[in-house]
Amino acid sequence: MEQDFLTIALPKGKLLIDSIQLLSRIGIECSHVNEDSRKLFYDLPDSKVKIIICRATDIPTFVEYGAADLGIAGKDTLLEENKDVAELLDLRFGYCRFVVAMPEASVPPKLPNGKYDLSGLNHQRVATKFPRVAETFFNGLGMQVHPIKLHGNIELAPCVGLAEMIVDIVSTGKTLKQNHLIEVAPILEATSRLIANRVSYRMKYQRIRNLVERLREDLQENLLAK
Ligand SMILES: Nc1ncnc2c1ncn2[C@@H]1O[C@H](COP(=O)(O)OP(=O)(O)OP(=O)(O)O)[C@@H](O)[C@H]1O
Ligand SMILES: O=P(O)(O)OC[C@H]1O[C@H](OP(=O)(O)OP(=O)(O)O)[C@H](O)[C@@H]1O
Repeated sequence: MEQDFLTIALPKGKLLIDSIQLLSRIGIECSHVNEDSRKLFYDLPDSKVKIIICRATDIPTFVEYGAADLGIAGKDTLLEENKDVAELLDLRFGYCRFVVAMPEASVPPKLPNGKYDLSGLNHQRVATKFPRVAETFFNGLGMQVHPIKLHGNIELAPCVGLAEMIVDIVSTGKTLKQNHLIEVAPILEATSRLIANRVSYRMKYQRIRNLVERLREDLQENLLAK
């Protein structure tokens, strides 16, 4: 890590465009950063910033080890990866919800309070990209489940008998609907966060605080404009 440069890790995928737009708005002009090119790092000498492009789930690792001073990652990824990084700011974009979902044909009965009775799911298999999030949720209910880690198309698992349920992200709800799955419990809501390497945060404190303040002001202005 060069002393007077900040290295910022951006996630390719769903969070990239918002990340680029946010940084460009606060004067770190990076609108030419493009995940379709195979270029994975960009020098921005005018801003004294280097941008690196990583897989969304790898961002906390790059930041924990100091390969990047700062990074942008979903709260879901931070909870799942559980890396030792400092979470500095809620950037508010990339909103999504985590839920437990099951096939229509096997949804549990409802309790008098209107919630689904999850007790029958004890010791069942749950397909997910997020085994830690899933286990933490069920352990919090005094239950144990068997997570089966998948890397995509999670909704397929209960349809083909790989698992009784899934824990996954829902955004529009279209994927659940198309695969005849019903949400039986909400787990958490997530947005993207700015994270920092703990050593960088101490060594480059003023520079990072200045950037955080500019981001905070921009987010506030955007909120007021809505
Ligand atoms: N509908 C959605 N589906 C998935 N992620 C979403 C959605 N809406 C917002 N997000 C956020 O975007 C982040 C990145 O998602 P994306 O699909 O780009 O990468 P990924 O597929 O999770 O990562 P990887 O490519 O490493 O597996 C998620 O961690 C989450 O915080
Ligand atoms: O509620 P919806 O708007 O339908 O979005 C939810 C879907 O989006 C995500 O998948 P993604 O697109 O990341 O693909 P993946 O299955 O390969 O992870 C998530 O895992 C759901 O499958």
